[in-house]
Amino acid sequence: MITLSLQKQLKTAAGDVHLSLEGTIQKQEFITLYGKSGVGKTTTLKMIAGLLFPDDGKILVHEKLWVNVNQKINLPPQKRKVGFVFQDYALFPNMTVEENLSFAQSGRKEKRVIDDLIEITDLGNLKNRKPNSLSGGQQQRVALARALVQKPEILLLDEPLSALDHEMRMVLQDYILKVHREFQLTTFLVSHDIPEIIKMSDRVWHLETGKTTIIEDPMDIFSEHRISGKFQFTGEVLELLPQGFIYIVTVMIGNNLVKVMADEQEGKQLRVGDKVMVASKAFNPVIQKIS
Ligand SMILES: Nc1ncnc2c1ncn2[C@@H]1O[C@H](COP(=O)(O)OP(=O)(O)OP(=O)(O)O)[C@@H](O)[C@H]1O
Repeated sequence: MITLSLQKQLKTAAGDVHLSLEGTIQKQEFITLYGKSGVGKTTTLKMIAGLLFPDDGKILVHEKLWVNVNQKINLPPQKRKVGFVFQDYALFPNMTVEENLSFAQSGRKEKRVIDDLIEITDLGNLKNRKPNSLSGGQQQRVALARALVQKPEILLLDEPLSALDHEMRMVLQDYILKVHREFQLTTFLVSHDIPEIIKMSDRVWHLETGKTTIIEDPMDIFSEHRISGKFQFTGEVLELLPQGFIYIVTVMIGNNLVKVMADEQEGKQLRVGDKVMVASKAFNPVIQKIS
């Protein structure tokens, strides 16, 4: 279990902003930090990684105190079992993929760890290539593998997918979920992308100036985007496409094909040919089987 209680005064262009964060995270949870630009998402990750010290508060990780401002406890970054992936891949251009991973291993080099990571992130065919000859998605896979070289318990992902196109993004999301589960990580992701948040997260931390709301069900992140003007149509399910934890449901409404996102539970109850009602408040479509 991880307990965070963090206070930090942020110096922003618009003046001082108080960042206040309280919460308890279970081991192996996937948490997304969501909120407006400048609210302090990156700053929060940096405080967890030990790259920034809070003004007040504590970080307790599996009963070990990493930070206690009152007691002047501040575990150095290299002693925190944390892996970090940023938006820019920050790979060494003069080293091959394999050398980039090996370089990140401090102390005794364990080739098996590198080989396992290359395998799990499907980098076998690319291991002798230099980063500049790889696509953005491939480079980000290397950055992900590199973040795991030191066998972290916590993975911090600061908008790692925002430079990638939609298709590549979906592929990388699956790699992240794969390593999250396989290495039993507790993961913090910064993301602005609502479908991504719903697909990836167990819980969402919505950071707002002066407070943080913990959203238990990532589907609820839609509620603040609802606008009035509800509509309802009936139609027939033509296709059900599982995408991680959600389903993309193609529905024929009149002569139009409409794609609607359903959560895993809703998706599992639907079959091709089912008559359904699609109701929506604009950004929050709801799909219901008509019996
Ligand atoms: N060490 C620091 N001390 C005080 N303020 C800081 C410090 N580092 C960054 N800030 C300020 O805190 C604010 C929040 O920055 P941060 O990068 O955490 O926001 P963010 O929520 O990640 O934004 P974005 O979504 O745009 O990346 C910025 O205005 C930044 O200038």
